[in-house]
Amino acid sequence: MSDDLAISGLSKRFGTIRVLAGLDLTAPAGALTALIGRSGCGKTTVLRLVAGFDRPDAGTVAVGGRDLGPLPAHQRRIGYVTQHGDLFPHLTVAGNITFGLPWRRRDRRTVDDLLDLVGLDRAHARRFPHQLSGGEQQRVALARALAPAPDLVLLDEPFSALDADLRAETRRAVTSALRETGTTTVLVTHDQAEALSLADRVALLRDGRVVQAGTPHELYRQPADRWVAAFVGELSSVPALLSGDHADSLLGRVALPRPRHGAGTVVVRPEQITLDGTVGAVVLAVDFHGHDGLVRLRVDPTDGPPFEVMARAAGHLLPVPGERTGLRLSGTALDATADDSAEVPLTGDQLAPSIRSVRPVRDP
Ligand SMILES: Nc1ncnc2c1ncn2[C@@H]1O[C@H](COP(=O)(O)OP(=O)(O)OP(=O)(O)O)[C@@H](O)[C@H]1O
Repeated sequence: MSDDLAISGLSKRFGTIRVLAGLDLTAPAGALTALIGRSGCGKTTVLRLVAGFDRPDAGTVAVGGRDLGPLPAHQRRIGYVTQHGDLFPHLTVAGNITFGLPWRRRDRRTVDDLLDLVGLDRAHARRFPHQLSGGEQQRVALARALAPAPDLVLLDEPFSALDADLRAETRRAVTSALRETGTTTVLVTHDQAEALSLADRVALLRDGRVVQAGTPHELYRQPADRWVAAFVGELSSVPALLSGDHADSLLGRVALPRPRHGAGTVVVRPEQITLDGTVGAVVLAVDFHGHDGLVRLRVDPTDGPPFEVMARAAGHLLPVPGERTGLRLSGTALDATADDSAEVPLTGDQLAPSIRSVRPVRDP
């Protein structure tokens, strides 16, 4: 089992651009932490500062309590895998894997063990990088990174250059090798779904800092704010009457994460809106993903303005644009906002007329 990574107050400017502004992040020992954020927010910069390829303007990086600041990159005991693997083209797989090892460890057994670990046939040892698929090259790159038993592995978008088939298979092989060795890992990815499905913890960068770090479930279901909520998934806002621990929306009742009162809106995920309800809506567009799909719908309440929502449905049950369907909302809202956001409970006449009676539109 390797050690934890602790980053504290990390700051970095490139000319006039301030990329990191006192970033704090802990990556627990033996776990896979995904670093996500908008393009250009500084994810790769964090990895490069941790690896020692660049110097921070301020802040500290420690692994297992050991301050890496004074150490050059080659003494940090960190493995780094890039988007394209960057294998040495003139060396065989065996040569690549054992490149950074002392001579006494550059043997057949070491190579075989590492190929086994990343799920590659031992016969690949004699091949050159151009004789491997992109996914195989990434596995060799990981084997090379793991060969010296580093304290920490940094993965910078290692799957993004692979096509869908190879990506799934390579992800499985790479994460299983990392788990088997118990290596502390930080994965940079621009793919939120990849982060949520692979990582033990996810850290989201914004404005040079970590805006939220937690389990994938925490980021998805208990986002720190509306921006985080929208970054890790789709959202829908539904008009509702907020009544303490629950809200009666036009599509049905939901629980509230924090007590709220008054007329307002609840914010929910698309999978909380199912197409098996009684509230009439018109399908505007369908985004087909194979196994499931996102459906954009318009609801026309009898006593309020129309509004749009997103629902998720199984791929084989998707409606077509123009179709009428019935909606139902359930579960717990991510968030709720009262129109008058003062936290004074509102009752009766104080409520907006459009919501005073929460009357869903039913199809005849
Ligand atoms: N060596 C450099 N010199 C000048 N600017 C740089 C340098 N390296 C990075 N930057 C800038 O710093 C910002 C952050 O870059 P970085 O590559 O860390 O972002 P990122 O989140 O990894 O982006 P992406 O998701 O697009 O790969 C960008 O605006 C980039 O142009």
